[in-house]
Amino acid sequence: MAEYGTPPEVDRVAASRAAVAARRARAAVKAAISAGERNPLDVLRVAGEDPASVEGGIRVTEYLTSIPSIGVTKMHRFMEELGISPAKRLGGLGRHQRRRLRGFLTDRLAAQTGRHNRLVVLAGPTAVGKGTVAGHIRTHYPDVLLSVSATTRAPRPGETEGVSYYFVDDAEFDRLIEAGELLEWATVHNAHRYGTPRGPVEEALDSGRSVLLEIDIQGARKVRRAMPEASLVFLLPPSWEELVRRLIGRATEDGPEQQRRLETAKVELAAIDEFDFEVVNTDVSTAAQEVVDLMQTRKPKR
Ligand SMILES: Nc1ncnc2c1ncn2[C@@H]1O[C@H](COP(=O)(O)OP(=O)(O)OP(=O)(O)O)[C@@H](O)[C@H]1O
Ligand SMILES: Nc1nc2c(ncn2[C@@H]2O[C@H](COP(=O)(O)O)[C@@H](O)[C@H]2O)c(=O)[nH]1
Repeated sequence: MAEYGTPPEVDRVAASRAAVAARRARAAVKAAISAGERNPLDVLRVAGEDPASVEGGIRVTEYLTSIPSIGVTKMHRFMEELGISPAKRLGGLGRHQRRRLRGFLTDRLAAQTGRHNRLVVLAGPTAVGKGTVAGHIRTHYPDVLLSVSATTRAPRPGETEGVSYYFVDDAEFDRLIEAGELLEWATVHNAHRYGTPRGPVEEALDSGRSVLLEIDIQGARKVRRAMPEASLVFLLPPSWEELVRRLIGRATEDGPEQQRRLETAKVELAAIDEFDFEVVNTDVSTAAQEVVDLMQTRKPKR
């Protein structure tokens, strides 16, 4: 029996219909961005997750000009500043290009709307109360994503996997580093490794949610390099004596470890000038409120 394949002209018609449908779908997304019905950061997130999606097929040039207040001249300037070729589609952006574009738009949109949903890093010396303040924010401000870190240290009594930390062994931590799955990582107090999983942070920021990282000072510096749009908040104790009281009162470290942490704390306190904001943790709920308020505050130019 003869084989009957689809005639080439039928293939061509189907392909051209599909191309028309894809063009219309892309035009609809662009129109929704211009009308303010779709958040441009959300479109960028979808394109990153699925480069073959309608969003992924939109050219970066068209994407930018569909954002109100970005005309053709500005668009060309931004493309040059961001180092993105005009031929690129959203789905074809590399990780660094997407991150630069997202950071740029986050700041621009925040400046226009007055809303500064952003990445806030909370750091400060040992026992100042970072974990306590961050825990208060998790409970009382559910709109803010509190990033859950991975660590090689063992769980303490009362700590829960996936809530306090992701407790992993050295081999798994090495794998996370190799796979580029950590936004930053550091060996803290010369003991264990801690790192911020990149995926949940980027997803939350792309969908317009504010994110809080409670990490050490080395990590804060690394976040500043990776995401310059982040605000760095330094949590201070009311006094050195109170810091020592909190560390000893917590009773989670033995004497030598307490001593080691206090030595590190002196070095860490000297890093305060590298931070955008300072919050004194005298009262937990007041300090938490101040940190959340900073998510809506334009950070000072450095
Ligand atoms: N405002 C506050 N007033 C009094 N005690 C506080 C206050 N904030 C935190 N504490 C207490 O201080 C101790 C240290 O707090 P916490 O463990 O949150 O510090 P940390 O900065 O996360 O420490 P580390 O970096 O070592 O993990 C805890 O016992 C906590 O209950
Ligand atoms: N650089 C990072 N530091 C982190 C991260 N998660 C927590 N930390 C810091 O580690 C110390 C010790 O924490 P503990 O729970 O063992 O007392 C503390 O200063 C945290 O801020 C992270 O992902 N990256």
